[in-house]
Amino acid sequence: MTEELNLKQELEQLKQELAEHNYAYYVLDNPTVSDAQYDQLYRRLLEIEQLHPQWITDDSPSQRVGDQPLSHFESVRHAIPMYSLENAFSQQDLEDFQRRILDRLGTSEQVEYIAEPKMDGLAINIRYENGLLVQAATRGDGSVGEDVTHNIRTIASIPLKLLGHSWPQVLEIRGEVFMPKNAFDELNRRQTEKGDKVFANPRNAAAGTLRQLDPSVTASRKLSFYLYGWGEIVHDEPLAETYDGMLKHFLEWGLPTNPDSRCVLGVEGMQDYYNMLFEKRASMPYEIDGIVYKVNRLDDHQRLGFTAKAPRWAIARKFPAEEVWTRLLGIDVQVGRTGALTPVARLEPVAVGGVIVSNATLHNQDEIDRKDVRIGDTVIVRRAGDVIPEVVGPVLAQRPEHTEKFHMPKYCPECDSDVIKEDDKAVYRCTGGLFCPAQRKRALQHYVSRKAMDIQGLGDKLIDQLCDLGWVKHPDQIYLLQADKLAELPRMGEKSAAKLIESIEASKATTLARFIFSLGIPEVGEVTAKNLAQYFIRLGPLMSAQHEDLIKVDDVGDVVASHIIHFFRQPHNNEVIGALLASGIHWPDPNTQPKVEGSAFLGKTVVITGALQYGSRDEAKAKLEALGAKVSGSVSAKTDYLVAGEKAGSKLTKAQSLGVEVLDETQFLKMLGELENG
Ligand SMILES: NC(=O)c1ccc[n+]([C@@H]2O[C@H](COP(=O)([O-])OP(=O)(O)OC[C@H]3O[C@@H](n4cnc5c(N)ncnc54)[C@H](O)[C@@H]3O)[C@@H](O)[C@H]2O)c1
Ligand SMILES: [Zn+2]
Repeated sequence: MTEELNLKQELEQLKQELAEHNYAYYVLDNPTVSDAQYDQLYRRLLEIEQLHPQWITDDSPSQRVGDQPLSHFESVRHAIPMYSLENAFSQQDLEDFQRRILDRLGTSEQVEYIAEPKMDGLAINIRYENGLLVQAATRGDGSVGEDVTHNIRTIASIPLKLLGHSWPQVLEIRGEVFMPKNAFDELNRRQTEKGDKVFANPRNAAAGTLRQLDPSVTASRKLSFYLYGWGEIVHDEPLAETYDGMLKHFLEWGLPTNPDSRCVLGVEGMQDYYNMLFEKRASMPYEIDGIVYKVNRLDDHQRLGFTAKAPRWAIARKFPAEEVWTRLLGIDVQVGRTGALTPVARLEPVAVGGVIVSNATLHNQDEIDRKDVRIGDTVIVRRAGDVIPEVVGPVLAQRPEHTEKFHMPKYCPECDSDVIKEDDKAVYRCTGGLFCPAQRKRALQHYVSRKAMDIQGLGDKLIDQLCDLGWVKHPDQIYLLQADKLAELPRMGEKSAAKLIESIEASKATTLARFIFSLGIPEVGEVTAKNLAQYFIRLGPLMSAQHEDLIKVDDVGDVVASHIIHFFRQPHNNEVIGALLASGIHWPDPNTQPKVEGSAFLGKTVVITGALQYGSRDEAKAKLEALGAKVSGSVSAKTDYLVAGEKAGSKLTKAQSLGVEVLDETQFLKMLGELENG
């Protein structure tokens, strides 16, 4: 007995709760729970009412459609009530539906259905008298809706006058007004631009648009319409015997019917259509939340009739929700390979679009500010098709007290270095490039690359291995590697280990420009590194340079200067640099290089062409530049020397015709002082 009492209490509670949700959803266009939550409560209500039919009252949500419109529009009493639909969530629900139909019709023959996409918008009744559109009204509570004729007239696909001839004297058609996906994106883009509130989904946008007092606003927002039924029809004789046949008439009169409407046979046919449309869902130009199946024969409609709320000859098979609500438990900050910080929403796990989602990217601080999502909020999460899950926005009605706006951390969550915001972009970045674990692999790949420290034999795969083993965390640890340990690695013999150690050793002799470049300071490329080396001559002054010094350097603007300053301000970066120098990395010291003064190349313009035997052209170029030469790519009258390797072509011919002095490689090496004269 107490169990029954509890059940009765639960039912009363559900009725109350659902009534409140209906009001918020239908009247205010501002739901307080998600559809999935609503559907769950509603199913529980039906369950209890089925157990105790004597408890069903007229005011139960199971006996009513929508809600009383509260509005600035005139009320319209529908000539024939507008119903809702029964829902099916599984194949089993459809089998039950078919069984009930067969029982009622007293037959065991296959039933033919019309299957149609269930568009996600609002139901509208449009009345034509003698072929002219005279009135359009929303569904409202099913009996009384609101007059939205002025807005419906702005929808281009709805004829104001029917085409063809022999239309009924009175013809009411029913269908869905919806906002296509591209119109929705466009609308939200404009709303964002104007700083206005964005709409959570196309259904809300369609509802808000149709309830505009100013039809020019409605017209600017590109609503669409497909019909799926009819209301009052005054005509001498029946128009058709089937739903299908009715649609054909409507089409002839210029009314928009859904091109995806199909005839299917039995539960199997329903399932095939489901599979087909489910595949197609993401690529369709408008949102659908399921499929509606309707018995095709109209005399069967007569025999099956209606419940208090819905026809017995139709059912809506729902798709898994693409939009659900859940709690935002936290915002984690991830550091990417380039040091960029990305905020990621940590969510109470929730099923959306058929998968469980517990994380979703929030992109960046600007995005979080724009949406104003806060930790503790209930948020709307969307996952449409194969698109990655997205946090659409908060449900303000459910915001707890004392929430705070989110701010990016000041220090990197991985390495504690300073985080800077790049002025011109929405990007926040960790400045600990040499030390930060998140940036480790990329920093090492860059460090060893050909134009940086040029350590041959240390490829990406090997770097991955060394990092994963924890042998190398930052570049200075490359110089601690030992041949015998390396030799134990898979695909690495004693020989190649020894060779690797050799090239690591060899790379220690470098130039200041290469070293600066190898540090991987954001925005400091090869050319900027060279300019910095030429300007500062030594590393020390560069490391302590102020903004006003840095921007004197060619190619260095405010942004680059600020990256350089932040980089050298990080104690961790400096520790790594100290260790690198201690390991023996060196470059020619300008003070102990009298050669530069006396060099034949000082101040000369040199062009290099052809294949060199000893070292690459890049190396020759570096040597020349270290001696104060300018290395150019093309020969002109201003060229002082052409260094011609083997197979030199047009540049050699041109130099000869201009009388430019040509050096072969041996002569070149002698002038560099690398070969004994004579
Ligand atoms: N979140 C909330 O608080 C809240 C409150 C109330 C309702 N709801 C949602 O709304 C649903 C119930 O709303 P409803 O009564 O409008 O029913 P419904 O949306 O489940 O189905 C009926 C409606 O489907 C539409 N429809 C689209 N394509 C159709 C087609 N081809 N043929 C026939 N109809 C078609 C029509 O507008 C029709 O009125 C619930 O299941 C729930 O998801 C949510
Ligand atoms: Zn970091």
